[in-house]
Amino acid sequence: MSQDSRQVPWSDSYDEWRADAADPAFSEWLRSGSEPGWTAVVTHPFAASITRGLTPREDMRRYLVQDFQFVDAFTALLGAAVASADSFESRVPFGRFLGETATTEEKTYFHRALAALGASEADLTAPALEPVTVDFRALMDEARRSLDYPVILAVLCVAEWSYLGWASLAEEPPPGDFVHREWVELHEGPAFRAWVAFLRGELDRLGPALDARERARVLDVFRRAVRLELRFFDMAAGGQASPPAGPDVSGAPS
Ligand SMILES: Cc1ncc(CN)c(N)n1
Repeated sequence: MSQDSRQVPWSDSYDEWRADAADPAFSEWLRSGSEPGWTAVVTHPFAASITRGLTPREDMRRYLVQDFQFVDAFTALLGAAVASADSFESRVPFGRFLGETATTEEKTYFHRALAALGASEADLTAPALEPVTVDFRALMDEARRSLDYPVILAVLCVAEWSYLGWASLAEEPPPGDFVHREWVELHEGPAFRAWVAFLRGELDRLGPALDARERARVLDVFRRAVRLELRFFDMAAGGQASPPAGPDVSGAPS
């Protein structure tokens, strides 16, 4: 995937930006307005180590224990997307993906992977939350409570599109250990690509009709989610923060 498919300078006016952009999609405006943080997420060394099957067991366990708590709030957010989408056709993919997340990721992968990594029952049910997990859950809860469909889409789109970004950089052969291999497979392949295309398509459909204030709100949420993805991988890698990702993704509400 090209990380920068347009050459024109980014502008905080979507209308100004799209007039010259090679890809004028609203989702591309959000993504490119979240650089350099976006690229730092999809090329993060922790994600790369998963694709190569090289993540130390302890790091993978810490990551998945925290991510299981992420997935809980994420699943609730999918429910809010079902509730807030503006048509039946749009609700259905959320319902389908919600079912898959609840039955595939939650029921099988996390339980098998965490058992293989020696996690305890308490790690699954009541772990101590890392600060970034608390903050990410808070953003998802804020979006869920807003029942503002474009805002909900912004958070879901960052989570899924950025994961497709790093997973699609995986090279052959796949990791031998299922803990690494299946985590890559869950975020790659035709079905996951179609899901990300749907999320982007919804933002692309709705974004142009939003007024400037609403677009700025969606952009702010998108950037905050990118910043949290970066912090999440930093946490997983043992707390080593990535170099500052620039003013675009400071995490501060703008
Ligand atoms: C932190 C995080 N971001 C995104 C994903 C992809 N569902 C995830 N599992 N965890």
